[in-house]
Amino acid sequence: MSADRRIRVSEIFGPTIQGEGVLIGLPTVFVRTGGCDYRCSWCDTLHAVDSEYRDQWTPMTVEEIWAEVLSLSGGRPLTVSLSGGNPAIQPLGPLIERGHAEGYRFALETQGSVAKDWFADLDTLVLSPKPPSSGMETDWALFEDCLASAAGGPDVALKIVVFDERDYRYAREASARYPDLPVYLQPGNHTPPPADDDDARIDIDGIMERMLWLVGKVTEDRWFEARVLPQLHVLLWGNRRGV
Ligand SMILES: C[S@@+](CC[C@H](N)C(=O)[O-])C[C@H]1O[C@@H](n2cnc3c(N)ncnc32)[C@H](O)[C@@H]1O
Ligand SMILES: Nc1nc2[nH]cc(C(=O)O)c2c(=O)[nH]1
Ligand code: SF4
Ligand SMILES: [Mg+2]
Repeated sequence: MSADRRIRVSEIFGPTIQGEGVLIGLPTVFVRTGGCDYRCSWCDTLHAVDSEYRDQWTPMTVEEIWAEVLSLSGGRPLTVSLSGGNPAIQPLGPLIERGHAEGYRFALETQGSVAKDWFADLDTLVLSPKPPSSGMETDWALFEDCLASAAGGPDVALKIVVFDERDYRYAREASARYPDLPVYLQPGNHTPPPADDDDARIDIDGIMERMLWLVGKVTEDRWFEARVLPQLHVLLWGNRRGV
């Protein structure tokens, strides 16, 4: 396989439970790719984003990744979650095809800045546009391209991280643009891990406070379509990597 067909992998781990959004609680193997076109101020996965960590990312063939997924899952089909970094910048189509042939399912998490035609082959697409507190600006035309690429294929859901009032307003506006998409609100973790450290310490009380505030906002506004969920893996394991 030529080098450009290889997939840049930061880590493969599991099975664990999906900690976020529409598939929360579901046993999952994660394939985390390296590299991202965004730099969110509060990113909890900088080791898969910052090119300073590039030497920890391994270019792998589909067969190499697949052998690892098979070994972790004991050959029993489950959901593989493709995350990153931005997994949309990697050539993941052939991996999805490989796994589907053996009955595995694929979910992908992306910010919605890069569209690929293989989005249509996914089982679940989680689009996570970034609110103002991230420091990023959403290009809604590119976001629309992602939706168009997925048309007729996967279940699609919105998952929006909320730190403050402005983020909440952004989430309402984003959801109003796409009233047919289920929307998940996730309280921000304001103590994300340092990129080069596996320090799992975390301010759970602060996260719970933000979560209660968010529940209050949604119910006061009678926004009855929204679902508010914590990052379950963060509640269970703090900032630990590989869970
Ligand atoms: C690390 S990102 C990787 C996938 C893709 N780049 C994205 O942002 O959707 C996975 C999810 O974690 C969320 N996330 C990142 N940092 C977070 C933080 N500090 N608190 C809560 N959620 C966070 C992102 O918004 C995204 O929904
Ligand atoms: N258990 C678990 N659930 C997750 N959901 C999204 C994750 C991510 O970092 O993309 C993640 C993760 O790293 N672990
Ligand atoms: S888009 Fe995702 S991976 Fe990239 S910096 Fe933002 S949260 Fe991190
Ligand atoms: Mg994470």
